[in-house]
Amino acid sequence: MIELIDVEKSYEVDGRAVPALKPTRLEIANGEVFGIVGHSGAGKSTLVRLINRLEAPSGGRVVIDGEDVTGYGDEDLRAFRRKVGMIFQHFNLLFSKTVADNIAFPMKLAGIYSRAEIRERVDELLQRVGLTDQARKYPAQLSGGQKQRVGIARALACRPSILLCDEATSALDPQTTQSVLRLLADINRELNLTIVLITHEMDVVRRVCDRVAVMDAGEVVESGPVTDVFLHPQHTTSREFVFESEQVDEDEMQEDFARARGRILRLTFQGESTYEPLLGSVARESGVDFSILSGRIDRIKETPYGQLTLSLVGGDLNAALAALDRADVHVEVLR
Ligand SMILES: Nc1ncnc2c1ncn2[C@@H]1O[C@H](COP(=O)(O)OP(=O)(O)OP(=O)(O)O)[C@@H](O)[C@H]1O
Repeated sequence: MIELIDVEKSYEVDGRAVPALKPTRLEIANGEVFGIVGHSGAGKSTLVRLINRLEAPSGGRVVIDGEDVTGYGDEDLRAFRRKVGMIFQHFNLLFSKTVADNIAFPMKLAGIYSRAEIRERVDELLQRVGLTDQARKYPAQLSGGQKQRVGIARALACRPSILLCDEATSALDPQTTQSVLRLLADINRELNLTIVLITHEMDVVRRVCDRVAVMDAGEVVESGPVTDVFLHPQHTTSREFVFESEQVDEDEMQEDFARARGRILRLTFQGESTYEPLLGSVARESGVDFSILSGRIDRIKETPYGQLTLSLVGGDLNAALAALDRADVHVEVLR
């Protein structure tokens, strides 16, 4: 488990301590995919660099699997960092080395692996990320998605238990993003690797993360299971990220509401209820007429969900609400 206990960080700028991360408490369980979402400058990279101790905290403690790594000296840090792999937005590959040599690099640097061990591990990783055919190529000869696959293989070389991803898909097109996220999800499942993923896109969080922390101005303003934060965001910043990812224009939405008659409800379905033909029977039984103002069906990781905004007129509204409640539909009355 990763525990950040009242961890804070200030950077010294022109002789002054400028806070980048306010005291933060966070626990990330082994084997989960944890997203950290926030705008530029929110403190995401700082938080993640504190986990692998690329930065030393100004206060608080970083505890990994029960061990306090805050005060580690150089030698302990070197051993510890082998347990924490990292991938980056711009891949950070060595351009003068082949794909295979890039992957082998951290193992050679560690100085504790035999040549045969390195060769075997590199072959295994090339296969894992689907790049066996590209082993002798140089990074400049690869696509962005392939470069990130090399980055992932290199990060896994020393068999880490934690993988940190700093905007790992931000430089990739949507299709490549999807395939890299799928690879990360497979690796998480197969290796039970803990993944901490920084992003400024809620959509990335929705696809792969189990839990998420939303950051704003150096602090975590909301955190919890993605199903909660994504479907029922509480903080303004979280709401902005969700609206942005769903391409909802708040002004247009308010205009639609102004035109609609009656009560306005937002219904959220999760899991199998997403596919139930519920609305027709509720309308029939309660005599309520409804029109759909907006709606979508999608997935949060593997969980299907649906969200519908309806305006309702006539009939017995309370009976309709009771029927929706019985069917485990989450109802918010927006007007
Ligand atoms: N080495 C540093 N020296 C001084 N200030 C820094 C340093 N690194 C980060 N900061 C400042 O700390 C704050 C948080 O930066 P950080 O890089 O953690 O944010 P971020 O959310 O990761 O942003 P981005 O998405 O742009 O990388 C910013 O105001 C940034 O300017």
